[in-house]
Amino acid sequence: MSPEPFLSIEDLHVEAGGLPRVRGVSLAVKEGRFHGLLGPNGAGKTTVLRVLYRAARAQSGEVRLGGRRMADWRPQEWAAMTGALVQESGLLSGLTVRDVVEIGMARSSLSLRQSGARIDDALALVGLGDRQDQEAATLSGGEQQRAHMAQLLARDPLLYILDEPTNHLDLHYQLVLLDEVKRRGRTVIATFHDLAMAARYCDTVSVMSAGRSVATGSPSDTITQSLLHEVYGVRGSLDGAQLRLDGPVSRGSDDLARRS
Ligand SMILES: Nc1ncnc2c1ncn2[C@@H]1O[C@H](COP(=O)(O)OP(=O)(O)OP(=O)(O)O)[C@@H](O)[C@H]1O
Repeated sequence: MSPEPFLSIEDLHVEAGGLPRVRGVSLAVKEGRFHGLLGPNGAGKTTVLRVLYRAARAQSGEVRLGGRRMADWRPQEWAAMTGALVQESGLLSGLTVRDVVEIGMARSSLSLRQSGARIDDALALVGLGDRQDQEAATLSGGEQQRAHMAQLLARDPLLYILDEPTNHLDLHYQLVLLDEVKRRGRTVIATFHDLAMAARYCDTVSVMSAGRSVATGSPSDTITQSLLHEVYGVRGSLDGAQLRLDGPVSRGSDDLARRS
């Protein structure tokens, strides 16, 4: 029998701005697996992640971590087990790069020396070791993303919640950082727009469209030509981690043809 999933979401419904944004999403991620949450703009991916990092409340449904309902974990326990890389990163003004990473270690039970070593390693990994005293707000967008990633890697939570982890990153750091997350062997749920990157890193994916999960499985079984056509509105195919894009599906071309 396969072990119980480490993270499970069952029939999740979330409203935001007075409208349903997530409509009955279910998914399960086994311990140590990397799960991708895919789908076009506005599909509801970030809203699902916001529930996981407690920035949004679900109207109904169940989230479990380690088999235990989210509501049954104390918020401090939940916060200790999970770590999120979010699009709405907090204000950095007045913080150095090292402060940003250190903040993540505030509740750590490690000794000062151990946590200092973790911070050093994480800063070196993201290539900011020699800029740790710089004011974080003066970093470029990609460098800020790397500083936030260093915070997460220094903490190394049991569940990584990553919203567009490759955002702003150059190709080198996309690979360095996601290789490192993968190497850690933690459980990961991450949103991606880059389907080739999703195919490279994800063991399983869920594809969302208009608030619903419309397909789930391995990247190669899920990201099919018809899914690219129907959900993403593009003609193309995925072969391994190679995405071939032939062009957009013309929307409303019938209307245009009829009018001309
Ligand atoms: N607080 C809110 N008020 C109004 N609308 C909201 C709110 N939060 C989310 N939405 C809407 O819900 C929909 C889903 O948003 P969400 O950010 O989850 O999408 P997404 O799949 O992550 O999209 P993207 O790929 O563009 O980041 C969007 O249309 C968004 O505008």
